[in-house]
Amino acid sequence: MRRLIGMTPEPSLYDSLGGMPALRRLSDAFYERVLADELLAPVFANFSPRHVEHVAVWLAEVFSGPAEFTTSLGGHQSLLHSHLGLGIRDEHRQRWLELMSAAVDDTFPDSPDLHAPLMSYFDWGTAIAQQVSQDPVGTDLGDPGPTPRWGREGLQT
Ligand code: HEM
Repeated sequence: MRRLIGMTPEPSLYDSLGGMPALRRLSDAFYERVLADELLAPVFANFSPRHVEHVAVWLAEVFSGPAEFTTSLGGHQSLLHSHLGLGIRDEHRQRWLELMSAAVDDTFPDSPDLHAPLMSYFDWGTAIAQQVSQDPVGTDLGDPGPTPRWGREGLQT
């Protein structure tokens, strides 16, 4: 449910963060750390620079910006398929979250109030990525439904 300030709906996380340029900065800051990390770098052995942009586009949609990941990049099902076969372990997920938390702090130093809603999304999303990653490449995941939307109060229906 949307909380109202007076008569004005609270802006989306996408708008509060600063839109695509800000999400690109976050994605950049995060992957710079990932590729320098001895635990995670091998998991991202097939990393391509497009990955940085695709993650920014995905996050934009999740945080109620443009739905471009759905219209141009294969949507929710494609996102899940990208994680098949990766065999993500607890320690990978934990490190992923640590590096993202540092990237969020660096990218949004003036918005400490946004740290908790962002990290609660990443906590939720990494658990799904880890679960899916145990299935082999090519697994039929069925229809996962639309791209999830995340706001200050968590998962939105
Ligand atoms: C909220 C959590 C996550 C989000 C939003 C996310 C987002 C994405 C996206 C959008 C892609 C597709 C990139 C493309 O099309 O080029 C992707 C691929 C991938 N993700 Fe994630 N991911 C999450 C969690 C994780 C975790 C926990 C790991 C491992 C520790 C991981 C490892 C990977 C790898 C290895 C790929 C393929 C990279 C490549 O070959 O370029 N992801 N992820």
